[in-house]
Amino acid sequence: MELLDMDIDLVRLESSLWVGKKRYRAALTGWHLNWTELDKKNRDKKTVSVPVSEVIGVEEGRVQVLPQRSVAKDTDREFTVFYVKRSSSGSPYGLLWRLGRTQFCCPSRDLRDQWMTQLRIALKTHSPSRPHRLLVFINPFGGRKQGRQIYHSLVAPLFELAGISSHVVVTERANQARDHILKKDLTGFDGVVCVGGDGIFSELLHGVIGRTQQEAGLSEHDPSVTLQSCDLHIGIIPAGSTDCVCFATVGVNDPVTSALHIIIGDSQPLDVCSVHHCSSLVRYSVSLVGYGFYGDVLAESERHRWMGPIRYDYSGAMVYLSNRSYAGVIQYLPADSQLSSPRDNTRCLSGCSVCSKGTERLFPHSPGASSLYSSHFSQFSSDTEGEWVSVEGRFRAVSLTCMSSSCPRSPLGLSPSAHLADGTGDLIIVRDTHPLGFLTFLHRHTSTQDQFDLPFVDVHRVKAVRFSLPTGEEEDRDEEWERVNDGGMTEEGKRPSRSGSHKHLVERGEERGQKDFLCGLCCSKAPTVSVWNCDGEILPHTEISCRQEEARSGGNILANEGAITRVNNRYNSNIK
Ligand SMILES: Nc1ncnc2c1ncn2[C@@H]1O[C@H](COP(=O)(O)OP(=O)(O)OP(=O)(O)O)[C@@H](O)[C@H]1O
Ligand SMILES: CCCCCCCCCCCCC/C=C/[C@@H](O)[C@H](CO)NC(C)=O
Ligand SMILES: [Ca+2]
Repeated sequence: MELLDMDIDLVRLESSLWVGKKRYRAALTGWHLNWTELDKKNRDKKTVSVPVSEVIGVEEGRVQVLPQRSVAKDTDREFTVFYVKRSSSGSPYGLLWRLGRTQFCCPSRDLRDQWMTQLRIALKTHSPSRPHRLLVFINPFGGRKQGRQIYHSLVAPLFELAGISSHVVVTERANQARDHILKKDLTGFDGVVCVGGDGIFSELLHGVIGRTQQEAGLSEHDPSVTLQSCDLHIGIIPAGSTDCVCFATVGVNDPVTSALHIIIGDSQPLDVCSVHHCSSLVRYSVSLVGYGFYGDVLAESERHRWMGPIRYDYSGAMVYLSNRSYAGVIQYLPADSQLSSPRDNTRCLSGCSVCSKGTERLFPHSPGASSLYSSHFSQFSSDTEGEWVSVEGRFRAVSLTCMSSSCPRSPLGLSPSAHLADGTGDLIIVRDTHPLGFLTFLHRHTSTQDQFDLPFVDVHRVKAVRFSLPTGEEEDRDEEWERVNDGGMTEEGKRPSRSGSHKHLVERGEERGQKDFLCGLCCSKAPTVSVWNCDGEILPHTEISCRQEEARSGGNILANEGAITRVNNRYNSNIK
């Protein structure tokens, strides 16, 4: 093994080059490009070393790409190398990546050509997982409505520099991106990218999973089916309001950082939770399935979408002041507590040992990345996996999160020690309590204080959860609600979860006995049911069952091309 490494690392090219007025000895080995400043006596000074896997592109002449492309007069002897540069001023939760650029001057044109050729060969050889062709969906209405501008000014120039060709679709309606992935020819695309928030990411997720099952002739609704793994990666350029999936995987919400991760082919498998109602699939979730507070905040915030991202803060305050709790019955299937716990104070990072162990346990005999899902149904229903636990009562909030769900509002997330790809989720039960207690719980999301260290809060690592209304309060008339809402994912032009005026929501609520909730903020009558927030979309049912579909570490589906070890190591070192 050592011999092989040495062999690969043999110097391919070494020469004396100039950077500005300083002389350097530059060397290209198999894995690295190094340049060392030389003093007047030819002694080594400072060395810069860039892994070939992090070189973004090489151009002839003195070139600049961001903020605008410009080429200085080419002297025939110059070339520019672009690479990933970690910014020292990044956020405490992850490093910002910037486009590094060094302009080299060679003694001759021949040598310049040799450098260009060798660097391009090295890039091809050592970056097999880089995408070449991407399908990009821009939601022009996400977040502060900057999606188009963000893509064209910050991302497209980087893709072009890296030799990635992209086909861009600016969406004109909700679910267009999902339908495009489900129905159109995707031959030749190495990945799909969304420019927007968690909602458009969710469209891509549903498109990619749905398409793969269609092609395999499998029904997503059939609970006995083992879902097929997908070949397409999903990249996220954050331009939404919460951008929780991006933040939880990369550590920062920054379009340039994400574009660079996408270019170099980073990928992070994610756990996916499927939500069912009466044995039919309603939606998939990767971050939050939340009832009570988080459902109410989402429903309220949809009425104030015009406010932009601040709508969540406003609605959060309004819902908090309405002081609600809801009756329900929660059942959950605990995960193996020997492997990990939501209170073990660990942080899941790329290469996480808990996620790797989970993979070995779930897929003991299969080395490749051929199948993402295990036989989820047998896990879900098996008696040998453990006993279902039941909790009945009144709750402020019931939240199931597959990942930490960290975001700028809550930098450590709803469950700071949750894992990205371990096949489990964390169930957070906040029982009814006095307003000050609940405020303390909410406030702790914004700090490093432990939000689970409160007497009315329980957290469990789980594989499946069911929620029902207490006897006598079961939901009814779901068929009609489904007819209106297309079972959660809406048809063209119909967007009940995002577009509803209050009147609109109340009318829908009346159809399913949710009137109490939907007019709860402006009417005096206390609501009896909340709604479920599923990754930022309102679910059309109250009684649901959720189960983890186990993502496989090293698999290549459902991957935000994001988190990598170094970003995450930095993140780690900042956590007590
Ligand atoms: N052209 C469009 N017109 C209307 N809605 C759209 C369009 N394109 C996408 N959508 C929908 O808009 C919703 C919100 O988009 P997105 O998630 O990108 O932004 P956001 O809600 O501001 O951010 P976040 O989800 O991170 O809070 C998504 O559910 C998506 O399906
Ligand atoms: C009284 C003020 C209340 C302040 C509440 C602070 C707590 C913030 C916690 C935010 C967690 C967000 C979890 C992410 C969920 C996403 O899936 C979803 C879609 O983007 N976003 C939301 C806001 O539902
Ligand atoms: Ca998980």
